[in-house]
Amino acid sequence: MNPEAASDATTDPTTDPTTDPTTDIGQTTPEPQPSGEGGDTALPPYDAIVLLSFGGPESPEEVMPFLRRVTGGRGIPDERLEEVAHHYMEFGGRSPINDQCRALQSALHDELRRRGISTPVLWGNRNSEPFLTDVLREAYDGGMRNVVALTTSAYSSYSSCRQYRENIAASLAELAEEGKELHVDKVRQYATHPSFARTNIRLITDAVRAADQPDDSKLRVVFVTHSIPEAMDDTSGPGDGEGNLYEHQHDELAHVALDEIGATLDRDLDGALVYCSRSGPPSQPWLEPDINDHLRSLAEDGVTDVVVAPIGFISDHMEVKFDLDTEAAETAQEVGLRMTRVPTVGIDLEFVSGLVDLVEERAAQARGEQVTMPAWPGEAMPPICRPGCCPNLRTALPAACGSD
Ligand SMILES: CC1=C(CCC(=O)O)c2cc3nc(cc4[nH]c(cc5[nH]c(cc1n2)c(C)c5CCC(=O)O)c(CCC(=O)O)c4C)C(CCC(=O)O)=C3C
Ligand SMILES: [Fe+2]
Repeated sequence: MNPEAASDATTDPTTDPTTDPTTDIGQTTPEPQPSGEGGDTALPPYDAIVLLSFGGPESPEEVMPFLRRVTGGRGIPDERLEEVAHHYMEFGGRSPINDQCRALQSALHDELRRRGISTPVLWGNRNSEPFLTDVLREAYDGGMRNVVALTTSAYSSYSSCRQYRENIAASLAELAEEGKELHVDKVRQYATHPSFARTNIRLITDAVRAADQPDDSKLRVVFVTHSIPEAMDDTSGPGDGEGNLYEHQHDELAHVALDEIGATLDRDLDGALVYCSRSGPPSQPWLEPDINDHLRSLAEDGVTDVVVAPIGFISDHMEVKFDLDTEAAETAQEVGLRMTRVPTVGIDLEFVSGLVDLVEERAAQARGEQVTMPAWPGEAMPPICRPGCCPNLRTALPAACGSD
């Protein structure tokens, strides 16, 4: 059987009873498995899992080369680059993102071993060492031929999905020129996987409780994510839909989060989805409102407490440390708002366990097995991206892990 054709045969998530979202909220500790430590089961057909991330500088000398690599040919104004370089310099030239990837790599390793699976977890980046190409070359030299990639971006858009698929295709092409042929599959985008929603909702619920503002009209939940150009959002999604999937996935998560938190705490909470980290020329429209503008208008409306939930990010990297914990926190203080920042899902056990479920799901699909794809809120994203989804609006480049 052709495993690629079979792996598209998945259960319709809209009619599948296993997508029922209403159970298990707050369950954080996975059931202990009899297999315990060690692990002697493989994860066929895969020889390795590669955690694929954005990358970041680890010293002041690495900051400018990193930024040039990120923005190469993308029309980001020099002033914006200088400004972002300053953000990194304020943190000693070291982004926290690589350490967070090391921690996630290790947490994934632990969860796999707990399930008795011995498959190694590698880690490679798009914009800094360890570069994906080098990691895949090392994997090949170590005898590995079939790898599954798991990215650190949950949502659907060019920047958070297809661009990684282009990176994989470029690495595979480079290695093929060296005579090293590998196959790479990718775990589906997981913004709509229940473990991602449930972990976020539990963390936000805890933060609302801790904010200790019993007056519903004085507290707001501020959901925040990375802004992207409107044109990128307009074209985000599988290509057969209406676009705007990036914004829509965030909106849906924000809505179910408000409902669930309200039900858990018996409150009637209000909130909004806002954006941070805009770049690009001012003439180009990006998703709005900016979090800082939003905080100012909340203060004018008599709100006293904000719970800032960074649902767009999976770890406390620079966008969170600078744009939220530094800049937005300053704005909040300036306008007299008490601000609580919710932790990102990071290496929370429930989240990590969900990622390993997704890796196991992808392996089963690659073996041609029928699997259900749990999804909440919304629909499961396809494990093999469809032609033209989340397009590159600049240059058409080859992308791996798709049917195009
Ligand atoms: C959707 C999205 C995510 C996904 C959310 C996620 O995966 O978490 C993400 C993640 C990240 N973005 C990051 C850093 C940067 N992003 C930039 C620029 C841009 N991001 C964009 C979008 C996204 N970016 C876009 C449309 C641009 C414009 C230029 C372009 O089209 O490429 C620039 C250039 C300077 C600037 O203009 O800011 C930098 C330095 C880091 C590393 C942080 C660290 O070092 O800790 C991470 C994880
Ligand atoms: Fe970014």
